[in-house]
Amino acid sequence: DHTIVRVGVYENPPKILMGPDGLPSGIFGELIREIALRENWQLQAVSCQWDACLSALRSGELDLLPDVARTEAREREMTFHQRPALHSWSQVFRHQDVSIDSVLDLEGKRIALLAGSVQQAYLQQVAQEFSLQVEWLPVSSLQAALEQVRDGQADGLATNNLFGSHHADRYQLESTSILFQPARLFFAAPLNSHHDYLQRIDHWLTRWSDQPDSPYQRILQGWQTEKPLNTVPKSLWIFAGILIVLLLLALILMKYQRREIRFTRRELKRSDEKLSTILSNLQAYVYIKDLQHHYLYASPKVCELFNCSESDILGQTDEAFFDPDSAAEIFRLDDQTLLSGETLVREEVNKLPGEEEPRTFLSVKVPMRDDQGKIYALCGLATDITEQQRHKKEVHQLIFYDVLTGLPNRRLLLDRLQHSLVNRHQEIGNGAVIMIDLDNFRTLNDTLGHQTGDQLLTAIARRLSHQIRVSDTLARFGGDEFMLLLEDLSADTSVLLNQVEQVLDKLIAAFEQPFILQNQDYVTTASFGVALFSDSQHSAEELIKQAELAIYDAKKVGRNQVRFFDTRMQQQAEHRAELEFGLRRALKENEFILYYQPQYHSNQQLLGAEVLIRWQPPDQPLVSPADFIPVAETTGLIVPMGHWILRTACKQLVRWADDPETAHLTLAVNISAVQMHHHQFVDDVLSILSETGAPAHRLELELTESLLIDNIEHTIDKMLQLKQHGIRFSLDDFGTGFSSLNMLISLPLDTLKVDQAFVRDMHRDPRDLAVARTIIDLGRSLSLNVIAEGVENEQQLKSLRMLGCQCFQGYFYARPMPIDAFIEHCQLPVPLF
Ligand SMILES: Nc1nc2c(ncn2[C@@H]2O[C@@H]3COP(=O)(O)O[C@H]4[C@@H](O)[C@H](n5cnc6c(=O)[nH]c(N)nc65)O[C@@H]4COP(=O)(O)O[C@H]3[C@H]2O)c(=O)[nH]1
Repeated sequence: DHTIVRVGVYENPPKILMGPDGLPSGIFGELIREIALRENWQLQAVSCQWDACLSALRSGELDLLPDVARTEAREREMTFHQRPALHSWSQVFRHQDVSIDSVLDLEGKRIALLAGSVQQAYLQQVAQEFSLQVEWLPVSSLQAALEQVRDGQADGLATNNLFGSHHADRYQLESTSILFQPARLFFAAPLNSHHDYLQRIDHWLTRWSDQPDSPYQRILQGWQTEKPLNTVPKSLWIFAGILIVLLLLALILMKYQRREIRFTRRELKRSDEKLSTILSNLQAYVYIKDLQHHYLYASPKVCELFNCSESDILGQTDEAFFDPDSAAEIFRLDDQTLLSGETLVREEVNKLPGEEEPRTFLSVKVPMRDDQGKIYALCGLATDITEQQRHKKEVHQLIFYDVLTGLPNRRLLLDRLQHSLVNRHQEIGNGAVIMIDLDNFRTLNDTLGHQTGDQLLTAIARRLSHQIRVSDTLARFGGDEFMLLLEDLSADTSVLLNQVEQVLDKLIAAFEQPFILQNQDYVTTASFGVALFSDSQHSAEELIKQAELAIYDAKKVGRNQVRFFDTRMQQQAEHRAELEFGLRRALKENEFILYYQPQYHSNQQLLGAEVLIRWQPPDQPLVSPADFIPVAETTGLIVPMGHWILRTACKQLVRWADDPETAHLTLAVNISAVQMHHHQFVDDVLSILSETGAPAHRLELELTESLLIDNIEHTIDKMLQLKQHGIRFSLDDFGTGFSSLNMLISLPLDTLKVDQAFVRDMHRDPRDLAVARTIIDLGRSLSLNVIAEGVENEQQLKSLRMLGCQCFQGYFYARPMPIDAFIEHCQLPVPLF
């Protein structure tokens, strides 16, 4: 009648182990045996691993399990007695070759512990809180844990202090300061059962605990624990307390430091990422080189430029990547930076092997210094500005150069001229501008087309460029005008003139050889207007204007002329400018008047009149056309003015057409060369005719000989178009110019006019008489009407009549007069001849 008590035994010496007799041994084992003896229990030792022991207890397969720490969780699963059988704490033991001093040293360590033990739960939580990466090695028995440490598979183990100390020597273990979970150890029974066993255990423990020679004390001493272990020594609690506080403080500090480190690391990582994002997106090349010019760093852009990886670049010098000249230059500039210790900003032009064109880099080189200020490397930042440079060049070219000829344009020449004028100095520093204007260029353009015109301009630009010094500037000013700036000429006027003349000779000579246009020789000439710096204290614009005035003067005389500017020209120019201003106003304000000068036939018939324009500025005397027509022609104002004259004359013809008395009258209208050459001339005349409804056959257009010189074919074409509508043509001042008989014959004329210059002196100068006779004969033989103008006296009239001239105009009959006077004049009897 023994009570059989099944006791779970697992290997955890010295607390519990299986005795050689198959009964529990160790502190708990012997204790229960002493109690069993007194309570008449028959112990049945059930060997199990710790986990299995717990499960067996829970399921009731065991009645008692020794060495169980009492926790809240366990109290819900099993039942305990009241007085602790043993006090113990957990501790981490390390292999003697491994360094573990604090919890933080567990990072990266392999720690063996009993699977499902309180140590495992506690340490894993601590590791998690401190974000420690610990490799836990759960084992089924503490023996296995010891073996793992011994065999080097684990760095340490966590167990109770008794077990660890017990095996320390044999397994080369050292205790660490990681002490935790002081525990009170009990016998546990399945939940809510065996209260009687537990109560008896409490009974004996209470009895024996205070007796120095009680079985309990003997057992403890027997297992070589120097101090009784039924209570934790006070000093241990204090020590453990201090240790825990210190540990906590250390942990807090460590945790804080770890957070700091983590934060710093994160920040570093972030800024590293930022930097690499910046560097990979930066359009600049960033590099670092050591003092021997070896690459220490190359940004992704540099790798792209060299077409290789960073590892291929590091350690190399520029010789590996640039052509030899470029590499040498880079070396020189790098050296300069390293030696001077100063930041260097330069535009570098470097060539990469295999590339045709060099690249331009805006390069910044900065010496890098260590803490002592010693230069140890060079950091470079280079931006490829090749494209920008090209654009800049293109824009510069567009702004300052003529697209067609590639010569500098007006703006650049003015710029250089201004510069030159500012920088004039004593010995040399004088200069000249020579304006070059092609003769008859418009004719070429009209006849052979603009493309051919462009070819000629290009060829001339090329030829002239060969005649000048490098320091001179030849510019195209627009159209067919070129301007040559000569600088650094002599301050001595006569030497200066000599120098300019030499240049002029060369320029004129450049036009002597024909140009080849459309496979044909083409000879052209130019007029030259020269303005000297020495003549002028004025601005660049004024100097240019002087050259223009000079050329204007040259053109007036004819082609192929050279004129130097003088002050008389200036005055004329100012006068002309005033006139131009006045004429513009006159056009707007209707200040022009038409005068009519009668023309008669020798059969006493009034033929009509020549219309002559007058300008009546307000409160000023009438201005003669001789004064303002040339200005109107050069300014182009003659075109709108000509429209007004033609329209007024046509309206007059319409008025006369209704009256049989006047219906036969014709009106001769002067047409200037500028009008005639205007591309809209024919259309304009025809539209005025249709707009006014004037009878075209009563209108005679008077052309001058000079008008015919330029582009005769074109003129003839226009005349023929107008003649188709009945308009008649007369040639004024024939014989004064250069027109040949050939030309005269080819013109579709109706009337020849004997110029008043011949009429004036024909009775005094036999040469004038001869010319008058020739013109009259010519007219007759070509079946043209001939009219003599400027007839002032009877003597002239008689002579002209004798030569066969039948029509007359001149002061002898009537001066030009306003329309009212003319109408009155028409009523008068026709004078006798
Ligand atoms: N000494 C002298 N002179 C006489 C005599 N009979 C007429 N005259 C003048 O001789 C000029 C004849 O005109 P022109 O040769 O076509 O020369 C004209 C013509 O070339 C131009 N002109 C005049 N009116 C016009 C016009 O409406 N259109 C154009 N394009 N030119 C005009 O101005 C020039 C001068 O015109 P005006 O001063 O009106 O001068 C006129 C006229 O007044 C005379 O017996 N003795």
